[in-house]
Amino acid sequence: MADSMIVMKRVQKVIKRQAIIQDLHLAVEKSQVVALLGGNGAGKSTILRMLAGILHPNRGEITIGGRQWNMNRRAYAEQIGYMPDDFRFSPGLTARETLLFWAKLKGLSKEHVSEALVQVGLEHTGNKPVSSFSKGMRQRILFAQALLAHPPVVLMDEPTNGLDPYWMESFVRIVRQAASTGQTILFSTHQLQVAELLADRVVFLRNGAIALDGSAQQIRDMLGAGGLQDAVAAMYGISRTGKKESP
Ligand SMILES: Nc1ncnc2c1ncn2[C@@H]1O[C@H](COP(=O)(O)OP(=O)(O)OP(=O)(O)O)[C@@H](O)[C@H]1O
Repeated sequence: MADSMIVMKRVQKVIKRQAIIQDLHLAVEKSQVVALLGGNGAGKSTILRMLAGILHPNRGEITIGGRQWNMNRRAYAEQIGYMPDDFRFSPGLTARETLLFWAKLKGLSKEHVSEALVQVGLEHTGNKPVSSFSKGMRQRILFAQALLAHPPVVLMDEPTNGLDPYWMESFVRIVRQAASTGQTILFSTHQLQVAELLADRVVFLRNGAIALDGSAQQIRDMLGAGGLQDAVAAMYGISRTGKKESP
């Protein structure tokens, strides 16, 4: 655990007097691709926001690449690319201008922006205002932004929301490529097939605590089910028809 890329130890987060995250321990190794799963309100975004340094735990310790946010915020933040689940874009800016703004904040050149636009297939639409973009196209700008500086750790909150099947496939390819070059990836999703396809490891949250943790195969073996979908249904006591089974 000491050498893990991401370490959360005994982390607790209280919001409006409610313990949203409770005594959480999570360690993610370098180059691992980890999917965070769990129902609405399970705490996925809260965990990602704490790791990104946007929220701070009430208790416990968070370390990324051996660094802590409160010791050196800049050094901590430089290791992270963060894709939020929702973002209010500046309506007047084009996709390229939006990325140039982020690139400037990160001390990167225009070439990085051009590369990123190609990577997410927006090279021909980069000069159009973001306000004219679909949900999926906006997601691709946010994805490009998270990858801009080739950060060691990439945190993504529901990154595949709104992606069409072609871009879903490209997303999987880009993330795999990032992991193969040593980047560590943690993302939340409600799409079990994306987790199954992409993640080395799947972490299920329930009420702000880890309910299940393992590879998709380990989870299938453990719950004796055919696919992750069945395994989750078994964990939550839901029948294949989607109805809750009697206890
Ligand atoms: N600013 C806030 N004020 C009050 N409650 C909050 C706030 N932020 C988060 N919460 C609560 O914390 C819990 C966890 O929220 P979080 O957004 O982390 O869940 P999630 O797993 O990402 O959910 P979803 O799948 O719906 O996006 C929820 O009960 C939510 O209502």
